[in-house]
Amino acid sequence: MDGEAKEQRNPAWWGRRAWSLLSAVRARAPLVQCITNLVSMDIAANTLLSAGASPAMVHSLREVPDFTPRCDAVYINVGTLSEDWLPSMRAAASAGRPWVLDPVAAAASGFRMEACLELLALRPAVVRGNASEILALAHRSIAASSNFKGADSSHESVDAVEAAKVLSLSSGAVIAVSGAVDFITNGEQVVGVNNGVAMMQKITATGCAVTALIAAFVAVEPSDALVAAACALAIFGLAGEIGMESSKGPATLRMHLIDALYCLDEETVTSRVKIALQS
Ligand SMILES: Nc1ncnc2c1ncn2[C@@H]1O[C@H](COP(=O)(O)OP(=O)(O)O)[C@@H](O)[C@H]1O
Ligand SMILES: Cc1ncsc1CCOP(=O)(O)O
Ligand SMILES: [Mg+2]
Repeated sequence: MDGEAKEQRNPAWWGRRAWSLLSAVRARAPLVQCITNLVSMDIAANTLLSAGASPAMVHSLREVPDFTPRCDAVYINVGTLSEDWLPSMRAAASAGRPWVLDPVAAAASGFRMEACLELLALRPAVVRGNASEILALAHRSIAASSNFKGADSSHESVDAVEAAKVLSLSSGAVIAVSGAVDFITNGEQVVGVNNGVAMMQKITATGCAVTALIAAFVAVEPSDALVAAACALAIFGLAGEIGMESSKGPATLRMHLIDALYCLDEETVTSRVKIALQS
């Protein structure tokens, strides 16, 4: 990116991009095939629907040749990985559609780490994980830290930014590290997203849901996965902020976040999305 283009990417530019991509999802209703974990299916499908996309949880290897080529994007999540599902994931990732990987608990086992690395070699457009997952993938290691928390992060997102840049350069994927600040990198630029509320960590599978949303945004902006991922994270975080205004805890936040996502309007998005180029 040259200096002039960088200059133009001010907060107002990002707000307009986020609104334009959400509007494109609403207008085009991209079909997103989801091969995702059993915990996340409901919230991921509802997140996609409330954003305007069409989710389809299609897992059978025998359906991939007919179904996947007709999808606008594919979302693959290893959260409840089993040997039965890995061939479907490989096939769907190889079907020529833009696709996004969520490496849930990448360090949980050698089997899971190997599966994540194998999938990474199939060129996802975006990998979105929490800081512990991105650090594990970048180091290709399941070495358990003393505070390993499985699907939850035991690191801050800022601690994984350098690892994310290295992983992006080695894999060719845009890497998104979620957390209090979401960081998205293509190995050179790093973009920070400051939307969201901490209570989102207390709802299971919010990470999975936002990765599904990233897939929908990649479907409408396949040529700029960095922008698509940053805007999806900001939109989801903003829905969390608005949802939190009427919530008492995780269960009501889950409901109000989905309602807020459905109701987002141009004024709210352009004035409240907080995305900035970090470097
Ligand atoms: N401390 C926080 N403050 C604001 N938003 C957060 C915070 N932690 C996580 N989020 C948001 O919650 C969503 C899920 O992120 P995260 O909890 O990191 O993923 P995972 O569920 O995969 O561990 C993301 O949209 C992220 O921006
Ligand atoms: C709890 C759990 N166990 C296996 S998958 C899963 C959901 C993880 O969701 P997220 O990565 O969004 O926290
Ligand atoms: Mg996760």
